[in-house]
Amino acid sequence: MLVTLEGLDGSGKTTVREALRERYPDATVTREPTDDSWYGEAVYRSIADDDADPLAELFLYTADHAAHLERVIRPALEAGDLVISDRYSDSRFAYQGATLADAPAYDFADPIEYVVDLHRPFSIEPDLTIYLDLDPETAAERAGTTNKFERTAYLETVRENYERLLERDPERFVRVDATQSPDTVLEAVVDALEDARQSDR
Ligand SMILES: Nc1ncnc2c1ncn2[C@@H]1O[C@H](COP(=O)(O)OP(=O)(O)O)[C@@H](O)[C@H]1O
Ligand SMILES: Cc1cn([C@H]2C[C@H](O)[C@@H](COP(=O)(O)OP(=O)(O)O)O2)c(=O)[nH]c1=O
Repeated sequence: MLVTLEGLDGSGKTTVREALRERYPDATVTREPTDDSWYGEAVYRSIADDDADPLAELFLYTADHAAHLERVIRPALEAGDLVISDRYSDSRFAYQGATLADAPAYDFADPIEYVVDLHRPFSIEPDLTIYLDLDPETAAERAGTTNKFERTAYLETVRENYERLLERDPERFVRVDATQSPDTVLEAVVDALEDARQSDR
């Protein structure tokens, strides 16, 4: 079973991921961007470049995803593992959906649909996606961003995009209020995961 964690930067994904790693020691716990491949390194180089081309950046993230699927996710699913990924395709739909909408050089009628279509032929849909829902201001504060104002405005758009994704796929998503204490957030995440496991059996 494939479970993904999504949400804005600072929404608590790393905290939840590390707690789940302890709770499910046999699970394959992974993340995107990957932190153990040159594809992931290429993504981080692009993130560090303020002038990175948004379309090129989409393809870097997507290349990292393709390699991640083949190298980590597919083999673990085939072995029957519970796979938990901190960020996955929805991050591209929401974040690159936002950067491409704001890129004057490009003329995408609907950037989210474009990114969704790009994934369709090769990606694997998660069985469950947990969305850690947090307002952009708190998220930017928690993430300790340097340019908070700019970041908050961008995260507003990313959040709207996540809302669209939840609307189009209500069965797959479970929303968790990420303003709650870390323990309460974790409890809600584990409940959602256990429910999904029950119906997977
Ligand atoms: N439920 C929570 N309430 C308050 N602070 C939190 C909560 N979850 C995480 N944090 C803190 O917020 C910051 C960002 O959390 P983190 O798990 O790294 O988020 P992400 O991986 O989504 O960026 C960290 O300092 C973390 O300790
Ligand atoms: C996986 C992915 C991440 N990102 C962005 C979200 C983050 O701003 C940045 C790095 O991700 P990450 O290291 O997960 O950041 P955080 O732990 O703060 O949430 O990359 C995308 O824009 N698209 C993607 O497909």
